[in-house]
Amino acid sequence: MIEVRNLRKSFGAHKILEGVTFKVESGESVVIIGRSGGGKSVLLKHLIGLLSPDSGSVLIDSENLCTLNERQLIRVRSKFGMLFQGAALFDSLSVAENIGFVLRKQKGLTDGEIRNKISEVLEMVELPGTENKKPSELSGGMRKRVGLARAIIYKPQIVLYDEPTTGLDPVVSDSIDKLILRVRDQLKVTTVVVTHDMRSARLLGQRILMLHEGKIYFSGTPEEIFNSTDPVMHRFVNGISIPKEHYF
Ligand SMILES: Nc1ncnc2c1ncn2[C@@H]1O[C@H](COP(=O)(O)OP(=O)(O)OP(=O)(O)O)[C@@H](O)[C@H]1O
Repeated sequence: MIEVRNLRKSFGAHKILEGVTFKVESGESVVIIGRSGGGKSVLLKHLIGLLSPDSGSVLIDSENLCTLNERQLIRVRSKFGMLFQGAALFDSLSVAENIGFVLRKQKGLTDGEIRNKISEVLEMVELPGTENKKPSELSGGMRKRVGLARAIIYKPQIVLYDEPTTGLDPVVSDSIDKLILRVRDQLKVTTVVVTHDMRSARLLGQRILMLHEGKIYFSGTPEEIFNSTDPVMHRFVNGISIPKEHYF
């Protein structure tokens, strides 16, 4: 479903991705871990064509994003739902408007059909009846759920999550993780999660990829990652900070 080949990206002299290669199969859930500032969000943005690489390629369903024009890119992007860091809701819009504004552009849907779709996804994220609330009235965990509802209303084939549990307490994080699993299983979506929350990574990843020094340094099942004796992996999963000089 997703194939990344030798992806390289720099911003000025700052090399972020230095030859990233991996595949995600259809229906698989993959977690990308790595230190803060290591390029995880930059990598996610390449998957959806929001950033273009200096070299290398991203293939979605065998289509190379780098060769597509803007209209073709929009078609490929419609396969994706994305939950951004901080949920990225519009504060002046209600929950229903935040979730439904993209649907309004779709021809052929009546107001009643849009309302039904919105209430269906709000049920799915366990926020029924919150259509008329404003994001400012919601807790951090609820805002994430609204962001997730917006990400899945199109019935995407792939959902990307950028730090879905950052800033949430462990109980709320746990409920968001369970929701991500439910969405994966019910909608049969391919799932890619970027996180530095190791508890989430263990729960969500059928496979975990470690992005380190601009490359996929390690790839394995949660068990392989957590039992690894590799010193970089061991220090990362146990939350021991690695001296910066190790990276550059
Ligand atoms: N558009 C941009 N222009 C210049 N530099 C950028 C841009 N986007 C990201 N960067 C830089 O790329 C580096 C990697 O950022 P990125 O957000 O991908 O890290 P991350 O691994 O997701 O970190 P975190 O876990 O803290 O979110 C950072 O140094 C960031 O400042």
